Order: sequence, then structure tokens, then C-alpha cells
Amino acid sequence: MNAAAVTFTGVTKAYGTVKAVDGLSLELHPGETVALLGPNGAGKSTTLDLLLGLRPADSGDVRVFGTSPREAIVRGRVGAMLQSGGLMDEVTVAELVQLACSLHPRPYPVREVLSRAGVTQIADRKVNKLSGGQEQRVRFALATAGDSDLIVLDEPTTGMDVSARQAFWATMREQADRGRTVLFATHYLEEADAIADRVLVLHRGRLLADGTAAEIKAKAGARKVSFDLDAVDPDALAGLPHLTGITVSGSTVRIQSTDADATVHALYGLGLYPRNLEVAGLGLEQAFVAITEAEEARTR
Ligand SMILES: Nc1ncnc2c1ncn2[C@@H]1O[C@H](COP(=O)(O)OP(=O)(O)OP(=O)(O)O)[C@@H](O)[C@H]1O
Repeated sequence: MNAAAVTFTGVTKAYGTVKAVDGLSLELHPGETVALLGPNGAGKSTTLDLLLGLRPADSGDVRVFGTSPREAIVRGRVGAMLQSGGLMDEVTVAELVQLACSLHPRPYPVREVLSRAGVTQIADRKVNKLSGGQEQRVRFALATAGDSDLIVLDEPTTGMDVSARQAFWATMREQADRGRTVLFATHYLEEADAIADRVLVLHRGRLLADGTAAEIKAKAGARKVSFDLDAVDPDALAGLPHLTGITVSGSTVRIQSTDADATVHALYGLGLYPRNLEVAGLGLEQAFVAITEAEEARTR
């Protein structure tokens, strides 16, 4: 019995000469909240489209709860919130949500769906008269019209205000706590850091990193160390162990190190007495930039 929610095995999808997804293999599990990160054009939306059966793979295999994506969707196991695609024009929010509920094999009550997405107040409004953020809330309602085992979200909080974002992520956390799998593509790395228990970094259709946010930060290798010296000798500092970067500005030295403890220890070993010593981890955003830029440099 395969317990995976999603399995990609060697999946490839090209548009002409562009390999949008390039030999991608991964497995997502029930209860996981997974962030899909990557620079523009990395293949995030294509990956989600393949997962939802909206596009066929050129090669490889995509399974959702052990079946084809289409079958999983027909069985109501998947809820999705995508970036593109207009909402129907001449219907109200309530009518559209009602329709989504009626199509779901395990629907929630319409009133509950409206309320959870914060659109009760605008339920009678035509969907083509909504603001961008309201439209996002309606998409959120559609993705949670029923009890789905996998929820797929493409940049879900774009345009949402703070309270909509908070309500949104609280709902997604609840879903994950109930054993549902939540997969979301995002450019908001602080959201990925705060919400995801697993982070996938895509780059040119390949998986560059897969782990917790803490593991991704560690993989980027570095911690930031800054300190002041009375007399800076760049040559001596350049010889410090585990350095991955150094900048000197006046008496202030900023370095990145893959082993900050050993680097600082060696600093004292040189007979130097750093003042105002600060050691900090890289944020997920800096780690993401470091990982993707290193890959760019490697494949250039
Ligand atoms: N329908 C299409 N026809 C041709 N090329 C496409 C098509 N859709 C995507 N691509 C190309 O495939 C690559 C991956 O695109 P994709 O939209 O999956 O990336 P993404 O990671 O979602 O990007 P973004 O962060 O900008 O939304 C890009 O180079 C893109 O130009």
C-alpha cells in the first residue's frame, strides 16, 4: 500500500526547447505542509499543472494517492487554488461557491465555506466586480469547498491583506493537522519559513533542495558573523577556516561561514580581539538566493 499523497517519478515536461520540468522525482506525504520555491520560470506552475493533470507529462509518472491526477480529482481528493483562469463572470460569489460545493463529493456547508474565506459580506456580489484580494479570497473558498486530502495552491496569498493571509494560513494549518497535504508555490519566503514543514527549491525544472527550512538554511551553508577590529589585515582574515564570503568596511568585518564557531575560534587564535561580535543565521530568503545563485554559477 503506497501511503504517499503525491509521487513524481522522473517527470519531464518541455515547451519547445525549454525544459520546464526536468526529470523531477519527489514524494509528498499526508499531513505535510510543503512550500515550492524557485525563481521566475523555475517550473513551479508547470509542476502544479502536472500534479493536477492539467497538462500531460512528456515522460515519467505522476501519481496522486496512487492513481492518476484526473482520477484523484474526480474522487474529490484534491482542492486547488491556481493563479490564472478567470472566475465565471455573471455569477455571484455565493452561486459560485454553491456550485463548487455541489461538485465536491465531500462538500462543506456553503455558509461555512463563505465564512472561512471571509467572503460572507460579499456573497451577493458578482465575481467580476471584486477587487484582486477579494478574488483571491473567493479562490480560497473554492479550494476549500469540500474535504480534500490534498490542497494545491499557486501563490495563494498574492494580493491578500494581512487578516486574509492570517485566516488563510490558519485554515491550511488546520487542514494539515487533520492529516491533509498542503502544497503551495510562493515567492514569499517568510511565509514558507513560517508555515511549511518542508521546503522544495526548484531551479530550471530540477529539485535543488528538499528539507525543512532549517535544513535549507544549513545547506546554503552559512551563518553571518560580523565584528569590529582595531586593525584589519584582510590577508590574515582571508585565511580563516570555513569562510564563504568576506567584506570589510572600515573597521567592520562581515563574513559568512559554514562553521561560525570554528571561524570565530580561529579569529581568537590569530591573536585578534573582535569587538561587537554578532553571529546570526541566514534567513530563508538569503539561503534561497545563495543556493540558486550557486547553481546559476555552476551551470553557466
Ligand atoms: N504554455 C507555455 N508555453 C511555452 N513555455 C511555457 C509555457 N508555460 C511555461 N513555459 C515556460 O516554462 C518554464 C517554467 O514556467 P513555469 O510557469 O512553470 O515557472 P514558475 O516557476 O511557475 O514561474 P513564476 O515564478 O514566474 O510563476 C518557463 O521558462 C516558461 O517560460
